[in-house]
Amino acid sequence: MLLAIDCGNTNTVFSVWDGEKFLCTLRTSTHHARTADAYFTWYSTLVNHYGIKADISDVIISSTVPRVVFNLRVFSDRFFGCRPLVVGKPDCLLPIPPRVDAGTAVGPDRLANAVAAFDRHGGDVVVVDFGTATNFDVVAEDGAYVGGVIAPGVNLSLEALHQGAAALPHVDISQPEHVIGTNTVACIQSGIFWGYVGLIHGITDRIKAEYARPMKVVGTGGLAPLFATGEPLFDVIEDDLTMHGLTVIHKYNKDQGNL
Ligand SMILES: Nc1ncnc2c1ncn2[C@@H]1O[C@H](COP(=O)(O)OP(=O)(O)O)[C@@H](O)[C@H]1O
Ligand SMILES: CC(C)(COP(=O)(O)O)[C@@H](O)C(=O)NCCC(=O)O
Ligand SMILES: [K+]
Repeated sequence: MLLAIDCGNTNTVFSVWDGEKFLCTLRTSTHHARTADAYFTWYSTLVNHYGIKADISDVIISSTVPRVVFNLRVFSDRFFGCRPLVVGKPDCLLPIPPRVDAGTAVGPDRLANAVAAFDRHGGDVVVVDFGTATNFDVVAEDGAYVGGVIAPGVNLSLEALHQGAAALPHVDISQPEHVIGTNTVACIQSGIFWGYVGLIHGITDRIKAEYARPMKVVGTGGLAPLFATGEPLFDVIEDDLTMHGLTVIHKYNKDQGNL
């Protein structure tokens, strides 16, 4: 069985697979100081709670936080007796290498998104991923990640507004009824919601114009459905895109005899 780990700057998600069969997904906040034992306590409690007989033989990790990888390696070794594949490291093969400026360490989440988008849709895709950052990942005709855009994430922007302006409260994101807010909270919600709708529209339009071929827009991340209400921003929303990419990369390494 495969344990796929997607560690973002905000949340860490574990997903357990029996071959092609998805068994469960577990989510916790990302902390670089969490130890291998702490991961296992959390993991085994939840897996037992769901009544899953997880017999993990393989682990694959994508981490946008380099410091967590050490403890996740110890976790894999100590509890499953395996050396994890770490996306972005030289010993993890990719179906197609990224085509970017020399020396660029592309985020492993973006590499996984590109692989998943190509597997499901073929090339000529832009992935819009709502994480800590809102990133746009461009996937070429042959499946290579060829660049993109990194914008501040929705919650990061809300938090920055609250931190930087003494009179502005912390606000949860939602679609406001009107563009013109008549109270402070409604004004902030409008700024963030319609601001991001404009950002997504503006950036995807410019990417399409520069790329100069028809492209599919795939939305992913927890907030994608919120922004899809009302305006046709995405051709499709796929919440599990990064995880799917990890399972495809793992299978590719197995098929290549790299595991
Ligand atoms: N459905 C949702 N509603 C509100 N906030 C969400 C939702 N899904 C994710 N978020 C928030 O979006 C931010 C990024 O989430 P996540 O995709 O887990 O980021 P990362 O992969 O960078 O860790 C976090 O602050 C998280 O709490
Ligand atoms: C853009 C990101 C910060 C997104 O990370 P996330 O929001 O998922 O935690 C991450 O992919 C990253 O650190 N990238 C490195 C630079 C690059 O991809 O070009
Ligand atoms: K992510």
